[in-house]
Parts: sequence; C-alpha cells; structure tokens
Amino acid sequence: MGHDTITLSRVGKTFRRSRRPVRALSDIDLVIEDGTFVTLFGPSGCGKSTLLRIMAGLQDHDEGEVSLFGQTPRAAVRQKNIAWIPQSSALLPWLSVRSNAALSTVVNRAADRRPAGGRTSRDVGTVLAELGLDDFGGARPDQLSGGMRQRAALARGFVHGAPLMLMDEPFSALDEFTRESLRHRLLDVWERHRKTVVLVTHSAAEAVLMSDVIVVMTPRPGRVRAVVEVDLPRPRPRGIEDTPEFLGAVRRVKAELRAGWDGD
Ligand SMILES: Nc1ncnc2c1ncn2[C@@H]1O[C@H](COP(=O)(O)OP(=O)(O)OP(=O)(O)O)[C@@H](O)[C@H]1O
Repeated sequence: MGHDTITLSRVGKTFRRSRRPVRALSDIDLVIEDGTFVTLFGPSGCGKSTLLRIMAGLQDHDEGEVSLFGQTPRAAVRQKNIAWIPQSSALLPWLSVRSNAALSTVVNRAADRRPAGGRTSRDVGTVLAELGLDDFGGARPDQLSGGMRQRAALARGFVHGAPLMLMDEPFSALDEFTRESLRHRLLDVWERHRKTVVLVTHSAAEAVLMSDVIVVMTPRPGRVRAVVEVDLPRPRPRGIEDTPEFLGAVRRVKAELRAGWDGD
C-alpha cells in the first residue's frame, strides 16, 4: 500500500470536431494513492466525464501522461485492472442479476490468465449479499427498481475484482431518497473491499460523504481548481450529513468552487 495507483501529469484534451475547438481539459495534474476514494466534483462542462473516460481508456487525451499502475489506461483495461460503472446500470436485460454480476468473470476470462500477483474475482453470491440483492439473484433487470438495478451494476463492478473502480455519476438517475440510501450502501461495501474509486459527481454533499479526496474542477477550460482532503471519520456513520463538521466541509468545497468559477 501507499504506492501511487494513478498519476496524471499535464493532461490536456481538446475536442476539434466542430469549427470552434473545445478545450475540455487543461494541465491536469493528479496523484491518487491506492485504496483512496476520490471524487471529481464540479459544474457541468468542467471535464469530469472526459477525465474519467480518459482514465477508463474510452477516450484519448492529446497532451500529457496518464499512468494507472504504471500502465496506459488501455493496457490497464486489458489486464482487468479497471471496473467501469456507468450512469445507467447497463445490465443485459435477458440475463439474471446473478449472471449480469458474474459477466466480467466470463467476458474477461482471457485476462484471468495473467501472471501471478494479478487480481481475483470476488465470489458473486457474497457481493450480491453485501449489496442486499441475495434474494434477487434470479430476477431479470426489468423486475427490479432503479435503485436495485444500480446496486446490481455496483455488484458487477465489485465482482469484477479490479483494484480501480471508475464511476460516472452512478446515482444521478435515481430519486433523492434512493440516492441517499445507495450512497451509504456503497460506502459499506467499499469499507470491506477498500478499492481505489474515482467517482464523478456534481453534488458537494455526495463528494464530502463519499470521499477521502475531492478534486474540485472548473470549466472553460476544464482545470483542477483545488484538491480538498476530507477529514471525517471512517466508516462514515449514517446521519453524518447533519453534523456541523460535515456541513462545514460542504461549505469549504463549495467555496473552493466559487473562488475559481463565477457560476455562469
Ligand atoms: N465528444 C465530444 N465532442 C465535442 N465536445 C465534447 C465531447 N465530449 C465533451 N465535450 C465538451 O467538453 C467539455 C467537457 O465535457 P464533460 O462532459 O467532460 O464535462 P462534465 O463536467 O462531465 O459535464 P456534465 O456534468 O454535464 O456531464 C464540454 O464543453 C463538452 O461540451
């Protein structure tokens, strides 16, 4: 532990497809240590999703270096070192929850032949139980609520066994009540697995609740405005959202954002 999982140095990205190029990211420097829960936080258009997609090997960058475990993102994906959790659960509708959760173990069978020291997939039944889905392993996605579908997507991510999980606003399609309970559910499971997580959000409260480190980003061009360490106890108890310490941290993060962005 303690070695850097992820380093980004001077990463930049310009989209050039239209007549006016969009500078989505500029000069992004970031170091993320093993086992840290990190959020990318900022307003719409600050480049959070682009940065996450670059880390996931889904998007190329055109400046700087990205190193995940000493590998390029694409190599890290090939070696099964990254689990991707999208905004909508992206479950296969014709498969049961159990089969969806186990999918990565099937799809990535080639990656399982990697040398000793590689990661092992987690037991599907254990992870489904951790996410409160033990009675729904046989159900199909259309028989589940939105919150349960997203829990199944998280299960698939944890079963995958990758040391790095990348989550693109995984709760954004859910109602506020479901979202709150799912945040705590994810924290409970994360406490057991302690993987490195990078999560995108535009909720300051979500960033503070989940993270060890919040990367505050501002738009035009997308830059890192501040890296804020969250000094709250782990595990984060239910109800922590109402404590003065929590509310103070939310205020600090919002103040960092305002200092670098006039809010237009
Ligand atoms: N494929 C693309 N082609 C052209 N421009 C793009 C593309 N993807 C993103 N952009 C632009 O890059 C900038 C950053 O977009 P990005 O989606 O990364 O921001 P974001 O912070 O994730 O925003 P949101 O919270 O709304 O998802 C925006 O100005 C966006 O319009």
